[in-house]
This record gives sequence, C-alpha cells and structure tokens, in this order.
Amino acid sequence: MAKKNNNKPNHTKTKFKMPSFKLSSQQKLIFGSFLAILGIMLFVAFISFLFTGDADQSTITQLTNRNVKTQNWLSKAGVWLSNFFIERGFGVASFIFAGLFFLSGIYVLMNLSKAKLRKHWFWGILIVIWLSTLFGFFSNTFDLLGGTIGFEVNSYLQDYLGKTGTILLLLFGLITYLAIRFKVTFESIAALFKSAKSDFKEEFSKSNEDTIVPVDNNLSDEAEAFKTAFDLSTEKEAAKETTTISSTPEPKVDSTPLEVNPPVKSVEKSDLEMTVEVEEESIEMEVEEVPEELSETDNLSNKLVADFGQFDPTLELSQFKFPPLDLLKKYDSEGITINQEELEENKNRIVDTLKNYNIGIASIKATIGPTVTLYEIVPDAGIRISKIKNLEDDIALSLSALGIRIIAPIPGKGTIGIEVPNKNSTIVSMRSVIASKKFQSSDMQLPIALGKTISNETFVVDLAKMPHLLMAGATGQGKSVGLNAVLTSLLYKKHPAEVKFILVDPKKVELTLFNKIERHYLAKLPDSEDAIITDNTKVINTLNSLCIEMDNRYELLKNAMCRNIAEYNVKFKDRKLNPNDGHQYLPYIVLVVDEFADLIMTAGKEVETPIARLAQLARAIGIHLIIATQRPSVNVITGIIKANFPARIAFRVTSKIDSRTILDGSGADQLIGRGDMLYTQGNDLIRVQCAFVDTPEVEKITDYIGSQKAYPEAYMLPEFVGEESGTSLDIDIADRDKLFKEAAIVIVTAQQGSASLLQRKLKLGYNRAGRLIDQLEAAGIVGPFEGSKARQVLITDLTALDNHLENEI
Ligand SMILES: Nc1ncnc2c1ncn2[C@@H]1O[C@H](COP(=O)(O)OP(=O)(O)OP(=O)(O)O)[C@@H](O)[C@H]1O
Repeated sequence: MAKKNNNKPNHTKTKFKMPSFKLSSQQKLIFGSFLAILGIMLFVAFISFLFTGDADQSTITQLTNRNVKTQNWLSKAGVWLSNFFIERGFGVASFIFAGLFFLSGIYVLMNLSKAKLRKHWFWGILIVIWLSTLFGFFSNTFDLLGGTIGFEVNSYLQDYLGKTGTILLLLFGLITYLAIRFKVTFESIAALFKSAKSDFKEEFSKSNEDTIVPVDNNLSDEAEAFKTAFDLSTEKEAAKETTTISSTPEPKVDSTPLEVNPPVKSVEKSDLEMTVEVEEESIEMEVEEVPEELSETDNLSNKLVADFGQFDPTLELSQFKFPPLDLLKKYDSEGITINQEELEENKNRIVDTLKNYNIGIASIKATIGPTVTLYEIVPDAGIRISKIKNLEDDIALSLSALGIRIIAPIPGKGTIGIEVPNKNSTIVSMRSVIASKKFQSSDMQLPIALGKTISNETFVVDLAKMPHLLMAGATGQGKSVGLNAVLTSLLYKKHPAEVKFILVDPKKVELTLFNKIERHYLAKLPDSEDAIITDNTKVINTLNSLCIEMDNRYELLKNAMCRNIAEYNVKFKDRKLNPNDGHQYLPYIVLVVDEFADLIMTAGKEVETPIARLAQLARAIGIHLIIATQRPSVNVITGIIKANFPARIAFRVTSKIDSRTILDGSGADQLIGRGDMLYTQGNDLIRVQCAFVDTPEVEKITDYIGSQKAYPEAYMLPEFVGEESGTSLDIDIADRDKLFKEAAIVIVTAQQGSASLLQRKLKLGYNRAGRLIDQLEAAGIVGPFEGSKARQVLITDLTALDNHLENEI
C-alpha cells in the first residue's frame, strides 16, 4: 500500500496535463453520431471488401475517375478505406477499428467516461498490432489476413528472432495482455486447472465457493467474465504456490486503488513497467472523476444547480404580477412651481431681520422643495452661529410663517440653512416616488420610497439597513400615510416569497385593507383567525412567537455558517443547504405596530421585553420592526427601545419635549404637518416630504394583489404557548410527543440540548423539535433556555435516562 501511495503523485502530475475538450450537447450529438456512423461505414466497407476485394483490385489506382465502377457496397469510398486499413494496414484485424470508432461515437453521445474510452483505444490498438503480426506470420505475401504492416513486422522480427522467436514473442505478448487486462495470475491459472480436475472427478464442494477471493470492483466487464472462470481457487492453495514467472505482476494487491479486501499476500517487486501501466489507468480515472478542488457539498450543489438551476423562491407564485403604476393616483398640484415673488419676499425679510440684529450676509441661495424652501446663507466673517440660531423665533415672526427651522450650520456645507414653508405646498405622490429611477433601479434588500427631500430628490432608504424604524407624530400629521407608503413601497418591489408582514393595529381600522393580501404577504400565529392583530394579548403571543422564529433562524444561520439572512438565502438558492436538514428560503419579516403607546399602556413590560429583544438581535436574520406612536413620551419610547431604534421618523409633534424624545433634539415641533417629516438614521436630520398614498389607492393595490393566486395560507409563525395556557413546564406526561423517548436518547447521547439536533436526527420541523425540547425541559432532561447557547443536558448517560424515565411513572 505504501508503495502505491508513493507512486501516485508522480503519475498524477503527468496525467494532469491531459487536454480536456468540453463539447456542448449539440456538438456531442454531431461528433458522436459522426464517429458511430464512421464505425458502421468501416464495418460495411470491410465486410464488402472480403467479397468484392478481388474484383475491385484493379480500380484502386483509378478511384478519382468518376466513371470507374466498383463492387464495394460503399463504392469508391469503401474500396479506398478497405485498401487503406486492410491491405496496406493491419489486415482483418482492422475490423477492430470499425468497432472502436462506433464505440467512441456511443461514448460521446452518452457522455460516458473518456478515461474508459482511452483505455479501449489503447488496448484495441495493441490487439490490432498483435493480431496483424500473428496473422502476418501465416501469410507469405501481402495477404489480407495480416495486411502490409503484419507482414512487414513479421519479416522484421523473423530476421532477428527467427520463426520460433517470433512465436514466443507473440505468446509473451498474449500472456502480458491477459495478466494486465484481466488480472490473470499464475495462481488463477493453476486454480483453473485444479477446478477442472475437480470437476472431472465430480468432487466439487461448496467450500470452494466460500473461499473465492473477491479481487476487485474495478474490473471491466470482460475482465469480470474472465475472472469468474478463474476465481475458483482456495486461498490456502494460492498462498502455497509462490510464483516463479518474473513477468507476472501481482495486480490483486498493488495495482487496484479501490480494492475492498486485499489478499494477505505480500507485495513482490514485480515487473515495474506493468505496475506503472496499471497505476496509470487508475489515476486516469481519478483525474476524470474528481473535478478540481471543490468540496463534496460544492460538488453536489454545483451539480444540482447545473441540473435544476438556482432555487427560485418565487416559483410557487411564478405567475404573480406586481401591481402596475396605474393603480396610483396622479395629482394636479404635483411638480414644483416657482413663485418668484414669494422667493424674493422671503429673501428680503430674512435679510432685513438679520440686519436688525447686525448680522450681515455675504450670500444667499434658495433650494425649492415640495413643501419647504431652503435658504442657505453665508454670514459675514466674524458672526457667531449661535447668534443666528437664537433668532429662530424672530425670523419666524417676521416671515409670519409656521414651521421655520434653522440649521446652523448645514453639516458638510459651511452655510446656515433657514427652511421656510412654501405658501402653496405640492403633494408628493406615491406614484412619482415609486416610478423614480432611484427606487426602480435600487438593489436594496428592502427599499422604501419615503418621499422627496428638500432638494426635490426622491428619498429611498433600505429598511434592512436601518434596521428598525421608530415613527412618531401627533395625531393627524401623516403617520398612517407614512406607514402605508412604507408598505406600498415593499409591495411594489418585493415578491410575496421574499417578504412577510405582521401587522398590529390596535386602532382596528388603519391597516384592515391589508387583510386582502393575507395569503400573499402576511404572517400570523397558527391558531389565530385574523392575520391583522388588533387584540393586545395576541400581540404578546405574536411577539414571543417572533422571538422563537428569531432563535430558529439563528440556529439555521449557525448551521449554514452564514452571518446574515442575505448570505443564507444566496447559499440556499445555490442549493448548498439541504432542505432535509430543516433549511428553507427565509423571507424577510416586517413587523408593523401602528399604535405603540396603546400597547405599552395595556401590556407594559410584556411587550417591551420581546420588542427590545427583537430590536437588539433580529437585524441579521431579517426581522425588522416599524413602530409608530402618537405619544412619543418617555414612558412609551423607553431608553431601551430608543437605544435599539437608530432610524427614526418624526412627523409634527406638539412640544419640544416630544421632539427631543423622538429625535434627541428639537425640530419635529417646527414641522408643518401633512407629511412633513424629519428622518434620522443616527446622525443628520433630513427633512423629507412624505409620499402621499390615499386609502383608495391602497385598496386598489391590495385588491390587485388579492385577486391573484395565493399561497394556501398565511406564513405561519412558530407556535407560542402563552402563560395563560400553562408554561412549558406543565406538560402532561400523557401529552408527550410520540418521539419523546427517541428525542431524549438523541439529546443524552449527544449531550447537547438543541432543537436543531433533533430536527436533523429525527427529521422534524422546527415546531415539533421545539415542542420536544420543551417537553424534555419539563421532564428535567434538559435545562432551561439559554439564549443562543444550546441547553444544558441534565442526564449524563442512557442508563441514567432509563432510570429517570422509570421513576417518573
Ligand atoms: N404626505 C402627505 N401629503 C399630503 N397630505 C398628507 C400627507 N400625510 C398626511 N396627509 C394629510 O393628513 C391627514 C392625516 O394623515 P394621517 O391619517 O396619516 O395621520 P395620522 O398621523 O395617522 O393620524 P392618527 O394618528 O390620528 O391616525 C391625511 O388625511 C392627509 O390629508
């Protein structure tokens, strides 16, 4: 064995240089059928030549003459081919070429192993040479039997070896061929004789069969047939007979890499050339069948992708049509109209007010937005910024306008901004932002077209990057419209397979329209009837269920060695994750709570804890929260919630305190309402006019989606057993899962209390595996839940488990 290993690398090196031609399917069909037909033509021509060869003899020199008639069934081509192969070539042994060409065609057509085909050609050509030499021995002149080559080789050999020498050389060639090709050994020949003798004496006993040595799984079919005839020996007898023929290698032992039961015999330093030859063969196979350096899973997934293409999560609803733009309304007041007078007036007032306080202005520039115009001023040198900032109210008074905001300085610009509302604000329609290039061509994971900025640019953000959004604003300032804009954006961009919504609507009326798309886009608890949650107790269950979903997803990501949902889904699409191990395409889940204050007031900590947990951990696994509230007071938006919601939207609020709660600064109290909002993702405040989407528009969109083919049911969240229905520790022994014992054995044997282990070993879904873990916890077999770590196993071995379970009853 050691010898074999030593030899291998050298041969592999030389073999790697083999050129490999990759043909397309069409090319294979063409090339393969050409070879097969060429084989048939050769065969027909040769057969015909045997009968018509003499008659066509005279035509050979005149084949280019069209008028010359030939007898061969393939006419002149047949005459020429037969003359070339049989007469001038190898004689009747040339029939083997016909076979080889035909075989090559079949191999190419059926895409069989090229290594095997090379082997057939190698041995085929050797046989042709050997046969033609053998036949040439018996022919005196250029005879059909051996052809010119057979005759010439013979006369050459006979000049040096004489007739006897030539015959012996041919015999040696035959022995060598049999030994290498059919793994014939001296022992097997001896055994053949012995068995023949035994046969003769009718003493053949069953014991002989038992001792047949299985030589090799790697033999070719012909070799297999040959082997059965020879392999009737007993191991004992074979061992006794030590070989004296130096040319016979021991192929059983050292030539076959895939050997299952190597015989006990020691390896002899037999004919080196032969060892090399045989090893070359086996290495060829390896080179063919182990493509480059891909791992086993890559290999399999590449094959799956090649066979079936990438996994397409949208396949089940492949006919799904995204809502068309026409469903959204166009507004007359759209498009900014510059009122030059208003601009001039405002500019003068700003300049005058500042002059009253001795603040000179070097330059002023206006940027007109849909609802607000930004005047950027560069004050004279030496003016303190804080001085201008303090004049906010005075400027507002002089402009007699609501919603003036001073940004001093504008980050990154070196100017001071004064935002003044336009007298006639324009509506930013949902249609205009959805139709914008920025939204349409965005490659964000969860793109949301929120509206337009002060410089009239479409403002698109990625919810996946936020990763959670807090929305606040006094009543009637545009929160519900904002939420609808968020949901509409996602409906226009994401397939039902890619995103699911959990809608919590304590106001009971705001989100009801989305009921129509329940089986497309909504997720709900298994036992609940309505997908849109209006009952506060159900919210608690849903949030806890979402936490279970989060844990399950983390487990999946961990097993798949992915850092986030995007990587995981790419891997799943590439078929690198096996659905039998519980893997599945994971849609994003967006939880929308329309009135968070109401929830906190009624459920308090029970809601806050899971929300905070989700907000802290859920970003990587594709669960995103959007929470809206009318009352951005500190007891609603607590520190822990604020800390985990870096992205915030503030519509107009009534007090500076509220503004500070939501934005950590003032500003929201100076907005003008009706969708005027400030957006922050941790640092800068961006003033945006929220896109307006009316209820009839949302209705049209949900109708359009709802009328299409849907999934059989809404996306099911994991079951959560709430407090009121008993904790998991109260599980009755009689209610245990049928697989409880098996699960206990798996967990105790592996000493690892994880649901995913049960999923894998017992081939279960998440829910059932999760329930089993709960039951195991109730039975005292595993410890309590420990976050992302596996639970502790409290039973050390199977005997202890048996005792434990017996004592229970
Ligand atoms: N982006 C917008 N563009 C133009 N008008 C808007 C916009 N957003 C809201 N409005 C106007 O403000 C009204 C109230 O908006 P909305 O219902 O969203 O308020 P809300 O903050 O959800 O109030 P509540 O908290 O009472 O539900 C809308 O009917 C609409 O007329």
